[in-house]
Amino acid sequence: MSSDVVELTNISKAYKHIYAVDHINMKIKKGDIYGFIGRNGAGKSTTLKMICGLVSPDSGQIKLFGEERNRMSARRIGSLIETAGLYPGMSAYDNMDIKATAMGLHDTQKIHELLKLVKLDSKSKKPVKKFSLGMKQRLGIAMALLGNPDLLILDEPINGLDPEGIREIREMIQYLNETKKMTIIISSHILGELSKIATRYGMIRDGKLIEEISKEELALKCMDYLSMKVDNIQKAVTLLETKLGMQHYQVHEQNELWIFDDIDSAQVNLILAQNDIAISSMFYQKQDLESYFLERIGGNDHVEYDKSRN
Ligand SMILES: Nc1ncnc2c1ncn2[C@@H]1O[C@H](COP(=O)(O)OP(=O)(O)OP(=O)(O)O)[C@@H](O)[C@H]1O
Repeated sequence: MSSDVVELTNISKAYKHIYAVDHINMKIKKGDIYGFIGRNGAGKSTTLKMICGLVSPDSGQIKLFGEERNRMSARRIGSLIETAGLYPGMSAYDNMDIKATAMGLHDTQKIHELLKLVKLDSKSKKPVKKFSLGMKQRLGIAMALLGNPDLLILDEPINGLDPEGIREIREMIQYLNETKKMTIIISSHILGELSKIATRYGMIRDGKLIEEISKEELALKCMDYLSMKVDNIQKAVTLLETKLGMQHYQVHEQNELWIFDDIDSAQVNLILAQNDIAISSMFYQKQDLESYFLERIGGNDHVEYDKSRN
């Protein structure tokens, strides 16, 4: 059976002949925390709404849990997209109770458990209109969790939150993923925060999915390394292994060697020259997460990246 929780094939949606989502193919695997990254207006919400069934695609195919999207598979999704649709005059518990009743659930214990999970007091009579933004977001997440979803979709859940509020949401996402084995899609333009929790990323720009990449692949791409081109790659590798203890490296086409070990380039130069190996180029390659993302999603307007949090 497929391990894909979501599979989008050639999905498109246009408004007034302009593509909000332009023929995208996307796969989200069981257990992923899928960081969906793009600038404002890139098409994140529209894509997520199509997965949830809130917007119908113009074309393409949506598979959920290995089968064509249907009422049963859609019920396995919990989502918080845009606002949570809260009743401002009512308490957290009453808001949960109304949604639970609408879903045909009659489990007061579950409501207490979920409110505890999101660190809200289920006995409090405080109306939601007096909640902070972080409290409202946490309540929205608790409501999304009411049906015990296998897939949780959160659209910009940390937008506008302070660092403490962001940390609480992050810890909750990690708990649900690790303990409850929930697959989670989280869209954001706050790159540094996403990079702390995402296990895979999808980058969207002008409605097109530019790239999907795993955390491990990204880490490799963003590693610093010494790149060089030599005329005898086999001999160079043997020498650098034996003389300088080189262990972490990759050999690429056209006699190109990438060294990830912390090795002094002057030493490399000396040893290769002493052994008659010609070096045609040598430089340090450095690409940080921020530039990697920004190169793909475009520009840096509306995209936050706080390096101190990395
Ligand atoms: N109901 C709609 N009617 C008309 N245009 C729409 C509608 N929904 C989205 N769009 C347009 O589609 C494009 C993608 O919007 P979408 O909300 O999916 O982007 P986004 O990446 O989620 O950005 P944001 O973070 O600003 O919500 C935008 O140009 C937007 O104006």
